[in-house]
Amino acid sequence: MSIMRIYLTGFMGSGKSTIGKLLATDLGWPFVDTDAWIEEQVGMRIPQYFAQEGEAAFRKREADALIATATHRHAVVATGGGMLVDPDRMQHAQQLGTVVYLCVDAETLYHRLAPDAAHRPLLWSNDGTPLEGTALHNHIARLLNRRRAAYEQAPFHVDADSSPKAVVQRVRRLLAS
Ligand SMILES: Nc1ncnc2c1ncn2[C@@H]1O[C@H](COP(=O)(O)OP(=O)(O)O)[C@@H](O)[C@H]1O
Ligand SMILES: O=C(O)C1=C[C@@H](OP(=O)(O)O)[C@@H](O)[C@H](O)C1
Ligand SMILES: [Mg+2]
Repeated sequence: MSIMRIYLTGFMGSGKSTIGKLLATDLGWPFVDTDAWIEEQVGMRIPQYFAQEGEAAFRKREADALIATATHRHAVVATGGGMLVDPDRMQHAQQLGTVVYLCVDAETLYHRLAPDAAHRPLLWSNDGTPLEGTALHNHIARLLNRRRAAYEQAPFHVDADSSPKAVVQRVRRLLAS
């Protein structure tokens, strides 16, 4: 069979890791979460790596993670929410496979991310504490506005504001059409 790799992109909380895992199981393909791959490589959780090495070092690791996905002929890849914001990374992912943008609005993202902001260093204030409430909501809305045009470069867009099962079906239908 020919090469087939699916790359999920979208904002933090859009469901890339959740949907990616379900989709891979459905298809019987390997699942790669680039955040988990990086954590294994560096032997640290992402917040710790950001604190010790900084964001620029993390972005270099993401470029390595993307290259490493090419070892799979078939795979579902959940990227980190910042990886394909970089136009070179987006272009590279499109050379390696099919990129799907999981679209979710800021309001839903806020509700999904509020319990889990501690694991996402880009959702922290300058003093290193996770943002909460209105400050978190406004931060998500601003960052999404800055990134949206980059995500929209993906050739496939899927509304990801319904149950995980329904989103997986939507991705499958889209790719089959
Ligand atoms: N379609 C969905 N409906 C409801 N909750 C979801 C959905 N997709 C993801 N979630 C929840 O949102 C949170 C973030 O999901 P995750 O898969 O980690 O997103 P990402 O990898 O894009 O940051 C998790 O708590 C997850 O259970
Ligand atoms: O959007 C981003 O820049 C990031 C998203 C995170 O992944 P998820 O999108 O899976 O949360 C993780 O890669 C890191 O915290 C940075
Ligand atoms: Mg994820």
